[in-house]
Amino acid sequence: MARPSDSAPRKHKVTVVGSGNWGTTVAKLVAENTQEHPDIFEEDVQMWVYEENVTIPSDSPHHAAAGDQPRKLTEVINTYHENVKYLPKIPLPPNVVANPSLVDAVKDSSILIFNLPHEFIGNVCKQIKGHILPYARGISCIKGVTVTEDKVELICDYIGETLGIYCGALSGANIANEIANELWCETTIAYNTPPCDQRGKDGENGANGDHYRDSRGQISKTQLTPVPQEYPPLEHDVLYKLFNRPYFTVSMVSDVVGVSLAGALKNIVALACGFIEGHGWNMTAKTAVMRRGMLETIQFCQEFFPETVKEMTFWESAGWSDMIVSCTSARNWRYSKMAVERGVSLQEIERTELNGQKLQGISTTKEVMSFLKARGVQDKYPLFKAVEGIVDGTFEVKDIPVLFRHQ
Ligand SMILES: NC(=O)c1ccc[n+]([C@@H]2O[C@H](COP(=O)([O-])OP(=O)(O)OC[C@H]3O[C@@H](n4cnc5c(N)ncnc54)[C@H](O)[C@@H]3O)[C@@H](O)[C@H]2O)c1
Ligand SMILES: O=P(O)(O)OC[C@H](O)CO
Repeated sequence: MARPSDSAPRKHKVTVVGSGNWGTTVAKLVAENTQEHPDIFEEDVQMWVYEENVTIPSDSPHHAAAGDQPRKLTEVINTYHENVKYLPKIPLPPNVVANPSLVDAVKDSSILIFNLPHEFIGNVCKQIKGHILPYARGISCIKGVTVTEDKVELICDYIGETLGIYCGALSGANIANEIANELWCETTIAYNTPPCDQRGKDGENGANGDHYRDSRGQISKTQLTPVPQEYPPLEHDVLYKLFNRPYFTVSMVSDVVGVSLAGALKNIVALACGFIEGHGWNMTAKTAVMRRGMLETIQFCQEFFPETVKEMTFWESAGWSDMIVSCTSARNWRYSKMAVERGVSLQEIERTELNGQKLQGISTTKEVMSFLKARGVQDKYPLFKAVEGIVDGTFEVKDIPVLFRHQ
């Protein structure tokens, strides 16, 4: 029976945790949508910024007013509505509010979008634990995994378990600068609405109560607090309205494992493709590496998450499309190619060429390989193993074709 509501309807407040190249782009598109759906979302979108001092570049139209003095990045974003360091030359909607306080940025938000390099997520979760709404829900746009001892964990599961909330994943063939310039692309969002958030036909929350099935298909230890009735139901339709733009086509699915792991592991393959091209081989060699990389990706998903991964996910934007774009035009590919061409390490290139941006492939390779070694199965993943060897200087790019020889 319908439960009479004793309080006024509420709107979802949205926070983007992170403000790099992709974090700022997602804040922009989400803020456009909160303006378009004022019945569902509060208009202002909080964006947590890891504070730093920046000097406005001399070719920026804001340089004349701001001068050469270093200024806080949050002040610059809120004054000029531009992230001059991580997403220069892209005007942001004025309802993107840069906030240097992590705890204040997430306060009272029912939707938390995590979007920062994966190596920082542990520290971020530690800081916000206990400071978020108990019924907040998350979407992780982070491409990576967390590895502890011999356990590999999806970032969205790590966030969910650490904060006691449910968290889905967004991943796709998405180059931030293209989307910021409103060049069309697709993306994939994986979200399994927890039973306690599913509204029955009579408007009540679903009856299944507190727990939900995690990405391994097991009943989670996390006791969820349901999203209160006063909010619009936090299901696929609302998430679609939050992320879909005319230039950003969203496909909603339920395979959180496939979406998350394809997004993480393709960064290892992108490094391999950059090495290949830096060495002087071209597209035909890269497609061989992409094919092998996708096989190892699917094998990894099926070996460690057999209960829930769906092979169809690899035909979504988060699957093959992301593999192709990452191996032909994204940062991990571009800068690993540069490292081979210049004969310097990838870490050195990250330090000198990326102006604070991160190559997720370096840490993902190390983490995935340490997990595979702990299990003693590293030889079943020859391409991933070779990439680790190249990063460490123990394997040569010229020997990659040996991996493809049939015995
Ligand atoms: N850039 C893209 O085109 C793109 C597209 C899709 C997905 N992604 C994924 O999005 C995620 C975020 O990447 P990005 O491109 O927005 O970041 P980025 O590499 O552009 O920027 C690095 C960010 O890390 C922040 N940072 C530095 N030190 C920090 C610390 N100690 N603690 C917290 N934050 C710190 C910086 O302030 C900056 O915001 C990554 O997992 C990436 O793989 C990126
Ligand atoms: O620039 P990269 O290598 O971090 O990749 C960006 C996106 O993940 C491509 O889909």
